[in-house]
Amino acid sequence: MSRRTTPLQDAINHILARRDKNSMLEIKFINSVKGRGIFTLANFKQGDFVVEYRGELIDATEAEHRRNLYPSACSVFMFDFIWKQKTLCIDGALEDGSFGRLVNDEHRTPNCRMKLIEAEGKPHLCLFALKEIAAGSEITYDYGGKEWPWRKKVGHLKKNFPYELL
Ligand SMILES: C[S@@+](CC[C@H](N)C(=O)[O-])C[C@H]1O[C@@H](n2cnc3c(N)ncnc32)[C@H](O)[C@@H]1O
Repeated sequence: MSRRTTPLQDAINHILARRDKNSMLEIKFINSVKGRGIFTLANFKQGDFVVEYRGELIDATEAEHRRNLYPSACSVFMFDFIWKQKTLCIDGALEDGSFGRLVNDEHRTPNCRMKLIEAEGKPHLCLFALKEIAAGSEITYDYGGKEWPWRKKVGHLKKNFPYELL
């Protein structure tokens, strides 16, 4: 990003070019629970545009139809939002090599925030840095209020007791 380019303009430039920040981000496999995630290869400043959640823009009826067809591993890539009083959805289920669809959830200490941006008359979902993000960090954002299964605590082991009391 040149010094005169604002984060919003930077986002719009990447939206229009359908390009990710390939020299600043990479995909890494984390573990079998979380799967893959997106990690930084360079530092981001607070407010910087980081990545777009790319996919197919569809309306609520089509989203409902696809949710009934897709296995749950695919429907988790469908991002609903309201734009101009209409519920719309970005369907990111297609493995298209883009980075935004692989960003994981973190509701306590996310380092990015999702914002809706208009480009060429259409809405786009873009992540912006909430704080400075150092190279080597995982990019995260808060997926929202839904009861996501991975947020539930699965029981605690008491310190010094390497077993669970039943
Ligand atoms: C939009 S995808 C993100 C990319 C995904 N990690 C992958 O490898 O395809 C959302 C899925 O990632 C996983 N996920 C996201 N955030 C997570 C978290 N904080 N802890 C565990 N799994 C997470 C869940 O399996 C969720 O259904």
